[in-house]
Amino acid sequence: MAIIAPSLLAADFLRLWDECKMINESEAEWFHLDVMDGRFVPNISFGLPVIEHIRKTTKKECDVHLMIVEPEKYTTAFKEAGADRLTVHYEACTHLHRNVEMIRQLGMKAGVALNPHTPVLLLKEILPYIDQVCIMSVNPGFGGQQFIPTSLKKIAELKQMIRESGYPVLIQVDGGVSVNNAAALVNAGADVLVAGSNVFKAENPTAAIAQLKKAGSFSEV
Ligand SMILES: O=C(CO)[C@@H](O)[C@H](O)COP(=O)(O)O
Repeated sequence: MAIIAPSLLAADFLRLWDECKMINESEAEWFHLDVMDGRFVPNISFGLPVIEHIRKTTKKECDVHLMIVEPEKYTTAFKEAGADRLTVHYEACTHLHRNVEMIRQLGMKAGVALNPHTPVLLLKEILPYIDQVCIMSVNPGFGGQQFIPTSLKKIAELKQMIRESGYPVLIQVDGGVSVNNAAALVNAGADVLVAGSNVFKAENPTAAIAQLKKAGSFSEV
């Protein structure tokens, strides 16, 4: 059964307290928090103070996805703000091993995200040192984009690599996730479904989360 992680990027920021309360009372397991710097991606979202406040509303895990250059400069600050899981981009890290080690040493789970063009094979040597991989199924930077269909093959390839490695690494899929593709994603090997627009723009976000949870529970694997 997949873990559901609603992405707050699509939330109504004027009603952030209510949006957090909705997630807290829903079937979602994690909060997914997208940090964008206007350099690694062509958009700016929110940062440390917002995460610090969200942390205070919840006991659920805060899964922070850094779409920023030089993420190593902020690892300690995100730990202090309350991140439980911290994901950096493969494409943003020259010294990826050092970065993920630092994340784990601070007591967080370490994740690596891959842009749509980055092959999963590049993660082979880092799998022993990480807890999750985020397969970006849209180009990072914006919510509400169309799912890139070739992501399914990437997820299946990565699942195979992870099985062969023997390390317990979760696969997260992020971008264009909906009730229509959730089952296919889980069958391909996804463990965590991140969804923004299809949760927060729904008429009933709590029901949208429940539908994702249900759709993501029909696994053939
Ligand atoms: O990281 C990102 C975008 O860069 C995602 O987390 C989006 O926020 C997902 O949004 P939807 O595609 O579900 O609207």
